[in-house]
Amino acid sequence: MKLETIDYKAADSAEKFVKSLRDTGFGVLSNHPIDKQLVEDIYSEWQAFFNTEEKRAFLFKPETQDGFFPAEISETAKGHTVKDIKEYYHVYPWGRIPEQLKANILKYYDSANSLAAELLDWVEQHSPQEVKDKFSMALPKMIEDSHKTLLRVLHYPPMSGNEEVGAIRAAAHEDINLLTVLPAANEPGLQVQLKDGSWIDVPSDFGNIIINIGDMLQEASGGYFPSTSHRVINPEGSDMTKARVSLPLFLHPKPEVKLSENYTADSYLMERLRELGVI
Ligand SMILES: O=C(O)CCC(=O)C(=O)O
Ligand SMILES: [Fe+2]
Repeated sequence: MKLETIDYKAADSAEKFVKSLRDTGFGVLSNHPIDKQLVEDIYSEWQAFFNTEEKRAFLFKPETQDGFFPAEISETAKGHTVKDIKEYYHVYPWGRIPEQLKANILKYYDSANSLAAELLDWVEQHSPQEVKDKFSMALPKMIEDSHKTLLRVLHYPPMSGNEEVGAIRAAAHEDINLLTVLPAANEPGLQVQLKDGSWIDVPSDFGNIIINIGDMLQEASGGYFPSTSHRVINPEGSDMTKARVSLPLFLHPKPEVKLSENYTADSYLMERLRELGVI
């Protein structure tokens, strides 16, 4: 099995996209409205930023979670004991952003957020009535004017050869949020787990946009939409000397949005962050 790339502009794109999400938790779109040159510029200017010590002046604040997360403290995925080999920067429009990087990253944040609202509408339109009935409000409305939606700029450094045994760039995990929108990274490595437990590559052709379901949409849809495990594997051979930059936008509803009988978006997020030990 492989993930099919869907042409965003095709007449049946919405239907095909939602079927792919339902079957695999992932959907891959080509021919979409995100500006590829903008993404390329962001990859190179943030790569340069991660290569300087300036990043340390933007060390994240535990209370607000914006800023730079160095490799020494960056995530250990739920259920794992070895840290991922990555560092990253959390961008929120209200948060601290290095001045020279502001214009492009905020432009990207807005355009990815608009596309995401449209894709959430596709999901809603192609959900069976009994699933639609579970949503406490229209899905695009859940993220409208949300201050919680997070753009993470990830930097996976070249492999040094001294990595901890068993460490990979991003260990298998599920995303916490509603939906994640991710332009194909500048290097391959992203994989998704199928229902039979096997791992397949997510097509990483530059210019594709990759969308995946997070746990909040799984919760809100009563499990109809699966939040599937994914990971980023280490490069081999000559690719070991290459860094990888990627740019997931994690869509988070407004805190007060009711997700299910058991959770609001806020109570769900707090439970997960406590489990991860980051609050
Ligand atoms: O770097 C990638 O391609 C994916 C990153 C990811 O899955 C995450 O940060 O949740
Ligand atoms: Fe993820």
